Amino acid sequence: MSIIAPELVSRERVREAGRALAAESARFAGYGWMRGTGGNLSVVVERHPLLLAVTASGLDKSELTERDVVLVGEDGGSADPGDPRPPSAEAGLHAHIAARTGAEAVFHVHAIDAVIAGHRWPDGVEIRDLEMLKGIGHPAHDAVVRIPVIQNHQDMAVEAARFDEVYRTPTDEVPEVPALIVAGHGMYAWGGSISAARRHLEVGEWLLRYLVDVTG
Ligand SMILES: CSC[C@@H](O)[C@@H](O)C(=O)COP(=O)(O)O
Ligand SMILES: [Zn+2]
Repeated sequence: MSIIAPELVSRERVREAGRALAAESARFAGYGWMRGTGGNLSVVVERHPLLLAVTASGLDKSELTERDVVLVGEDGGSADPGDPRPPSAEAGLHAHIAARTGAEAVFHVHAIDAVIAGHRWPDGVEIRDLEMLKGIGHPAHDAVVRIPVIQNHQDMAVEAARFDEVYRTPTDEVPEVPALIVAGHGMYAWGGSISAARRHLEVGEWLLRYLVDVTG
């Protein structure tokens, strides 16, 4: 379990995060990306120490309310002793991605195209010459963008280590790829705000859907 630190963030801040994530969740569920309780969303509410509001585990993601988030620390464990609900089983990877990339929001969905793409290209999905690449911060032409694929694991510490093996820190020349496929499972996308994470998720899924369809 994480260090207990609910006094570092107000209840209203957590409630506000819950409201925002419930709205995003309803949107993605409407796309069919969060069926059968699949998927989870988080937003950073404090950076030092790292605290995230993450969706509670096992809920139908199409009908979340502002109360359906749990405060977690950098290891993904609950940071609020007053809240008996378990955080998302995948909160540990959310926290790791937020810490490693500096993202303010991390979104995970079970979009079927991501699963098919991970199966078809287990060494990473290469994309080029598409206007929509600009939506994840890359030029439309003259570059190959690779969305990395890691193997699925139930232990988030293992998945975090696998993330570190494939994540490339952005440079002045090469922008970040703000998305990840977990084979046989789904995808993650993140960004510097909720709207950026949403854009990266929606554009990333569009790119994967295009590739899956055009090569199918
Ligand atoms: C069909 S739900 C599968 C879960 O194990 C998991 O992958 C998931 O995305 C949702 O888990 P949760 O703990 O509700 O956040
Ligand atoms: Zn999942």
